[in-house]
Amino acid sequence: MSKTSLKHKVAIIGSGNWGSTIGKIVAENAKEHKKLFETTIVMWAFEEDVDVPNDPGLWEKLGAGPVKLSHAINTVHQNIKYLPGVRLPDNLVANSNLQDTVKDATILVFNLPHQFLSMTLSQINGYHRPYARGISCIKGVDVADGTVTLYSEMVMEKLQIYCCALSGANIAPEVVAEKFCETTIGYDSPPMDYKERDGSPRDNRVKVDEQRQSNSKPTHIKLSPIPKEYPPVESSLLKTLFERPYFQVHVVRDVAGVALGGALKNIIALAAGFVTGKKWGENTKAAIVRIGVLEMVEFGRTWFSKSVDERTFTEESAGMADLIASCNAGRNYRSALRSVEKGVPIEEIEETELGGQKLQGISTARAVHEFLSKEGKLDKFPLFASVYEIIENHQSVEKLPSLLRKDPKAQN
Ligand SMILES: NC(=O)c1ccc[n+]([C@@H]2O[C@H](COP(=O)([O-])OP(=O)(O)OC[C@H]3O[C@@H](n4cnc5c(N)ncnc54)[C@H](O)[C@@H]3O)[C@@H](O)[C@H]2O)c1
Ligand SMILES: O=P(O)(O)OC[C@H](O)CO
Repeated sequence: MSKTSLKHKVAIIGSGNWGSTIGKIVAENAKEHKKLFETTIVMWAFEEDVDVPNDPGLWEKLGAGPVKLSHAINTVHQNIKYLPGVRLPDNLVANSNLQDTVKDATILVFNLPHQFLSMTLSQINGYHRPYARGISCIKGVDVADGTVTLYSEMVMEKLQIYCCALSGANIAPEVVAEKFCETTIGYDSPPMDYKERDGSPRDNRVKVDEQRQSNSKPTHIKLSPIPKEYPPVESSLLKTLFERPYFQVHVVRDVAGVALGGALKNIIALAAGFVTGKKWGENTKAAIVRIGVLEMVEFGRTWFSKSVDERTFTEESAGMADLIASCNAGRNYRSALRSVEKGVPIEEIEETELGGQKLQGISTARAVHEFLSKEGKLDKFPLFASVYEIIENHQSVEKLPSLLRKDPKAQN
């Protein structure tokens, strides 16, 4: 391997519950792999005034009144709003200036609630390095003009950089407590950066929509090669950046499967929360999980058949394992359960009980419903359709079993 003289500078875009957890992981690895990565990891924090928890140690350093989130992170090395009680590494530095955070970065880790990505990318565009590479840890899908877009694709389209995906059974508080778990990286960049950089012609275009069945979107982006002074960005480098003894990384080529698994399981987790809230027991929840995984597979098979590997849904952490974790302990599950117990809309639980954290299942259920409706395929996805009907208050949770029965006559 040729010698490289520059190190990658990694920036984390987002500093919520998962953003801060991934920031910790990446900062730990940057410290251990000094030849590959700059030690300081900058994490963009959407600036807000946050209350200081009732803790004499924190009050001594921050005062008792509200403080800026980025100031708190950099002063006490703790995200006191989104990941309270966890000591973050000293080399993880919060920056409230988005353009400043990305300007020198060669690897951009996107980790914020999906509803904020599009706006955030618009603010980044033009300030990032054209040869930067992205990885999306975001769970959700976007639907606009009748087309479903993965967030890794949205990054590619808006910033004209390659972007892969990371997803798995990764409930942040458990990961940050360093309990053993696994994750999946979907990475399929063409081997362009280092193989043919001696000037010989090569096709370094990536087809944004090559993962889909139909070509309804603009097709190509032209990737800028990473200067040869940097270590090559390839799957082994990404594994080094994210793998910890407590966080095992498996890399596959199926970006769409990884991204879809993370998005669609949030709809299924809402249904699992509804049935637990009703105290219908484990058999019912198992039925929800079984039907849910089949709908995930069908979704991938129908609209992303050129790249989805169905084994991602059944064998990878980004598939079945994430579904199990999310349907037992995720925020979507817990909030749906609470909404049934309290008899209030799930948004009210999000607003009052999540301390500013955001649910991804509600907007994903709406986006997927819009897409299925436009495709005329709602009948093929009864679970996804039913969750939408329940959160929109068109159906009650009591109706869920009848909505899922195969015999249409039994649905009244
Ligand atoms: N938390 C988990 O256990 C977990 C695990 C795996 C994956 N994920 C996924 O990671 C992604 C990020 O989730 P999270 O848990 O870090 O977020 P979160 O639920 O903690 O949401 C809070 C974040 O939203 C940001 N925010 C609020 N308003 C904003 C605005 N107007 N613009 C930009 N940012 C704004 C806050 O600054 C904060 O960083 C999601 O897609 C989620 O599904 C979460
Ligand atoms: O808390 P949730 O429901 O957003 O799920 C968290 C993670 O995605 C679980 O892997």
